[in-house]
Amino acid sequence: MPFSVRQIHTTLWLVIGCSLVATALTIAQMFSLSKIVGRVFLAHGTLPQVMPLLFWLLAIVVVRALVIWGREVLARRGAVRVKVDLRQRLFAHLLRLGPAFCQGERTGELVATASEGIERLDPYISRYLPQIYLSVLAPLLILLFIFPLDWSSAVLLLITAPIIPLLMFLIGSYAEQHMQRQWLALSRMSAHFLDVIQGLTTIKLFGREMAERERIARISEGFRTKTMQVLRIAFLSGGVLEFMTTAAIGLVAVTLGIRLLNRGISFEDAFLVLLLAPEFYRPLRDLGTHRHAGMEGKASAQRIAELLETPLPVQSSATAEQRPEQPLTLTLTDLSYTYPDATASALQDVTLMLRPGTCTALVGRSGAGKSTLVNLLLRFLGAQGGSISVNGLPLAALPVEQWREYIALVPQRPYLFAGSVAANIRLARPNASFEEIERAAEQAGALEFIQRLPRGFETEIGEQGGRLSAGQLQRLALARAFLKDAPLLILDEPTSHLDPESEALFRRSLERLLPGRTALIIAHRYNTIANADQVAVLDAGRLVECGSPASLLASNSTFARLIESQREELPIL
Ligand SMILES: Nc1ncnc2c1ncn2[C@@H]1O[C@H](COP(=O)(O)OP(=O)(O)OP(=O)(O)O)[C@@H](O)[C@H]1O
Repeated sequence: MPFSVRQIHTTLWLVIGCSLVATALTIAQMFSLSKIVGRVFLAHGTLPQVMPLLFWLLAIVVVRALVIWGREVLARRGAVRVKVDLRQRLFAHLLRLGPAFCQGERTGELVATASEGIERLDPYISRYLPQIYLSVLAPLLILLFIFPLDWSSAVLLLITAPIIPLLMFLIGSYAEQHMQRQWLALSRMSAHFLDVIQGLTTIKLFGREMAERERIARISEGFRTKTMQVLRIAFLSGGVLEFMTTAAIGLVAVTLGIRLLNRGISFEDAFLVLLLAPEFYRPLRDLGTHRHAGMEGKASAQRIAELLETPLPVQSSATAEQRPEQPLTLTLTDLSYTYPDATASALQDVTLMLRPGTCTALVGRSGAGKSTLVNLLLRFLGAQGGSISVNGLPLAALPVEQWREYIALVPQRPYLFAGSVAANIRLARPNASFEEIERAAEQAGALEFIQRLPRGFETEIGEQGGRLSAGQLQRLALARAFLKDAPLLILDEPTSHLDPESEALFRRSLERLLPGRTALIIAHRYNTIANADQVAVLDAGRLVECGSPASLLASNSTFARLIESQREELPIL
């Protein structure tokens, strides 16, 4: 496993250490007990005679209880620490993988892995892993004690012991496949629930409730069947294990009884061996008990490791010797990108220049490659062919985080997190003062509506800004861009969901933001395109035209035909 290895090792060895001390104390406890029973029943000892032994026994019981308590505390603390660390690493890695990866995955499956999957590691780390070692070390310790006492019983224990792990291995390898399937079914079910919740409006509008209910029932039934299969195997292995250990202890007891009758062993020794026999098998039995939870944890650990090992699209290890000065000139040369598993290139040999103080409109039909180009600029994807340079410096040489400081992004649907309006704007610059946030809101034309909210800037807004209109959301996104004051501005058709009035308001604010910056706007509407300095037209991943809106419209260009087809579809344009 590539994660938290040091913490897992520390927890593991502490728990193993405590458990071995507890085993040694168990031996001492059984030893005292056999002595007391021998003295009372065979030597007819009185209470004062056995009193010191009784005190010893009491002391051992108390110390053993304390050691076991300490072991539990250490195990739980260790597991919690690993879980917290792992959750942070997973979250950080998903952040580095970026939206291009997360959108490709099913969000529900990722959520299930990051929550339930990590929780399942708790019994795996705190119980199952130490138990693997203990199932060998603890019986060996007991055996070392029994050997000088009664070697024939020790040999008997030694011969019967391997049968239990052998059986467990045989049942376990069969169970493991079922566990993997059960985990997959659970992840699918979570992913489906999330899909349904996110698409509730669509489902209701198309009257698909019944069909969805049946689908969920089908998926849940699949999960139930797989869980029952796993439980059946777990019960079967538990039963077999119980039977085998009872039979083995019975065998030791019978041989001891026969030898006791033949005076081949003293009562105290025979009694002590009999007391220790269940303790000898206990670690192996415990391994069987924890195996179910352990395998569940192993299945999740494999998925978590897979996610953590997913290579980053853009390595951020680059160290820049020079930082580009503002303003920025971006040069895209023969830029190409093909998605994994895709047959055609999403972008091919795109050469384009974005100059400071100008606005470039990126135009093209759906699937032409606009978002891919933006993702390459944002470095959520790494170019496979060609290059991007900033003021002559190769973009790849700049650390990703440093490069993103140069960019302000206004997406089509800005994401607002649960929190206050001020906190949502401050996201663009965490150390901004309240006055700066207020000024950014004013520049973005958002101040008026924010002041009308019940608690102004302190008003809590729901996830995705549920309580705000599309126009208000866009103005908050613009306020973030004003606050960030970045030299490169990327907008993804910011006015596509706005009514004409909100669009006009947004456009006026945007005009205040553009001067002096290098801007790229993914544009569908003619109104947005008409104000751009240059239009870059993409078609099936290739840059087919580039020029001013007026010159492209005047010629018989793809752009002119695109705009014409829009006019037919949308008479408003
Ligand atoms: N994660 C992905 N995996 C595989 N193929 C993808 C992925 N994302 C996009 N594509 C494909 O790459 C091509 C370009 O997609 P892209 O999203 O860049 O187009 P677009 O012009 O932004 O489209 P739209 O205007 O609909 O957003 C399309 O053929 C699309 O199907």
